[in-house]
Amino acid sequence: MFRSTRLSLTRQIISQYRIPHYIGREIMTLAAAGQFCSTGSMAENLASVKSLIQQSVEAGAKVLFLPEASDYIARSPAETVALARPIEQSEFVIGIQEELRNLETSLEVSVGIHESVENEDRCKNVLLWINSRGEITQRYQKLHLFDVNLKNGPLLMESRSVQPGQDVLPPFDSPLGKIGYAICYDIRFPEHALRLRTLGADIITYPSAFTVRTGQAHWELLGRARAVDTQTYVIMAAQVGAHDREGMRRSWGHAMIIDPWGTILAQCPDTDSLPRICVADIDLEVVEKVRADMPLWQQRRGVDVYGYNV
Ligand SMILES: O=C(O)CNC(=O)[C@H](CS)NC(=O)CCC(=O)C(=O)O
Repeated sequence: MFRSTRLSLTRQIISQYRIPHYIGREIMTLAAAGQFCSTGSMAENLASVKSLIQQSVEAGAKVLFLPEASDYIARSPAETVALARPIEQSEFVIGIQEELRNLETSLEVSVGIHESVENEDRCKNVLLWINSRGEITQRYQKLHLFDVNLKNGPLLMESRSVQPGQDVLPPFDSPLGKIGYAICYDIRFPEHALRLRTLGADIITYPSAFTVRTGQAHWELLGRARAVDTQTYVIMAAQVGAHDREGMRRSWGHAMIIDPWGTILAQCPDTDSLPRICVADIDLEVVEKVRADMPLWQQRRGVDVYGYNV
């Protein structure tokens, strides 16, 4: 197990070295994007996440990015709300916090979960940052909700179980660089990504549970487009496979890490639903170089043309 993780990591690193700007870089700062299949059981999902934490430590990653709704994926809006807990009482979150505290090396985790609200009939879809001491230091609430009804499916009405957020979370420091937070369907709203870049993001992350139908058509396209629009790294952790025994709900997978030029640096296969990571080096000199060569933020038009600045 350990050996094969190492081998595939070596292969990924070699393929990065074919890209000219990586040549000569010796100290790497690895990010891991996680992929697994959440079920309705928080205990099961915590076990999957512990495996991803272990894999990230073995790979030497500084940060592990986990998907949207890592705590559970339920079968109905009612069940989604019923399973939600206040963050401090979530066994799932507490389990991750304990795991990080007990590691010998330092790993930080970004994780998407549900959060209940007292006396409300809808929960929140949130993304947490948990540092290596197990402390929650950042929290973002999903702004755009997936209310979509496509002919031939899927039909999902996220706003039946979830309240939308109202604010952009300003990008924050991490061992990889400044991180901008967004969740899944937010990826379809480029103004959010542009705003995160204006506020200083080097990296934007989109933890997701993309549907198979829309993922096939748009997942890679949207990720690469946001990376190219914003000249940031884009890290997309992903749910994969069938979330219930009947296969009523399936996710697209293809967790990936994209560089600021739009190149896919690493990607998980969708051949099974096993907990997996893919890793890539986050090099802030690449961010600087791509922006210096093509200074989009000095060339942007704003309030004069569009009525607002991003
Ligand atoms: O339901 C939960 O518990 C977790 N949340 C999700 O899975 C959300 C809302 S249903 N999924 C998406 O946003 C998919 C977006 C997508 O597939 C697209 O933009 O094409």
